[in-house]
Amino acid sequence: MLEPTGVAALGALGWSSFFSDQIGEDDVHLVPVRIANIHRARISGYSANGPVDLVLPASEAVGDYAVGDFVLAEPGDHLVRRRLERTSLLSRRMSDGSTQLSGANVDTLFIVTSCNDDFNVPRLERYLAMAAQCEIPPVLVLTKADTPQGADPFVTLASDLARDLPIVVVDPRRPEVVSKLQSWFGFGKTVALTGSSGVGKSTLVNTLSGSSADSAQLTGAVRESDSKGRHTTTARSLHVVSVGGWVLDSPGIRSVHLGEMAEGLDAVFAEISELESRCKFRNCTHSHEPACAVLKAVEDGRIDPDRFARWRKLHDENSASGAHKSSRR
Ligand SMILES: Nc1nc2c(ncn2[C@@H]2O[C@H](COP(=O)(O)OP(=O)(O)OP(=O)(O)O)[C@@H](O)[C@H]2O)c(=O)[nH]1
Ligand SMILES: [Zn+2]
Repeated sequence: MLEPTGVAALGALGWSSFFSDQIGEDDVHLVPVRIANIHRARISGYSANGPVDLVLPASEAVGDYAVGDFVLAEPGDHLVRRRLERTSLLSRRMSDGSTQLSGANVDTLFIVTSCNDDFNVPRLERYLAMAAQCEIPPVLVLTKADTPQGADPFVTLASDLARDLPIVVVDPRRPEVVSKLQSWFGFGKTVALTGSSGVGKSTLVNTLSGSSADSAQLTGAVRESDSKGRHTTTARSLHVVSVGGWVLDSPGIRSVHLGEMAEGLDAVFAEISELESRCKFRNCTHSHEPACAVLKAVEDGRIDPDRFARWRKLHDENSASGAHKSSRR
C-alpha cells in the first residue's frame, strides 16, 4: 500500500516544482513514482515510501515510458494514471526508424570512454550531438588511464571535441572516483551513463552506489529495499548514489544512431555553425558555393579539415534520416 509522503523524500527522488506544478485537483490522491526499471512488460520504481511494482493500463505500451519518468499511480493497486511531462528525454533512433526512449528527467549525461582504442572521435562527436539535441549537459569521463601512454593524449584530443566540455579522468574501480564526479550528483540529481561495452560503466555504477551513512539517511526509503543484496541494486537501471542522487545505466543508450540532430550538430560543431551566417547564400550547403565562409575557413586552416569532413558526414546522415522520416508519413 502506497501513501503520499514527505516532500523531502520525494525531493531525493528528483521531484521538483516542475512536477508538482503538473498535479491537478483530480490527482491529489495519486502517488508519484519514479520509474527505476523497465523490463519487457514489467515496470517498477520508487515512491517516497520505497519500491513499487507498477501496473500499466491495458491501452498503454511499456515503450512509451522511460527509466527516470515520473508517473502518478493509484495508491491501492499501483495502476498508472498518467505520466508527468519530462524535463529532458534521452532517445535513440533504431535502424527501423522507430524511436527508443532510454532515460527521462536526466540532468547530466556522462559519456564514458577509455584511454585506448575505444576512444573514437567521430563516435564521441555523435554522443555529444545527441546530448546537445536533448539539451542535457555532457561530461566526458575517461577511464583506463593506467596504461604506459596515460591519459594526456586523450585529454588533448577530447578538449577539441566541443567547447566547455568537462573532461574527467577516473579509475572507476577506486573510491576516489566518487569525489571526482561528486559535483554532478547530490540531492535529487540524475546522471545517465552512456558509452561502449567494457569501458567501465557497471564498475562506475557499483562504486558510485557504495553505501555511506549520509546517503542512507538521504534516501532511507530506497536503501531499505537494497538490503535484499547487491545484486538487486546492480540489476536496476536507476541506482542510488552514495553522495545523493541517481545514476542511470540504460542499455538503450549504449549505441547511438542519429536522428533529427540538426541543433545538436550546430552546438557541437559551433566553430562551423557560427560561420554559416557569413556565407553569401542563406541556404549554403558549404560544398561548392562561391563566397562560402565555412569553406574559406577550412582553406585558411581556421577549421580542421578532418573535423569538417566529420561534420559533413553527420550532417548528411541527419538530412537523410529526416528524409527517411518524412517519407514514412
Ligand atoms: N585497468 C583498468 N581497468 C578498468 C578501469 N575501469 C574499468 N576497468 C575494468 O574493465 C572491465 C569492464 O568494466 P565494466 O564496468 O564491466 O564495463 P561496462 O562499460 O559496464 O561494460 P558492459 O557491462 O559490457 O556495458 C572490468 O574488468 C573493470 O574492472 C580502469 O580505469 N582501469
Ligand atoms: Zn557556406
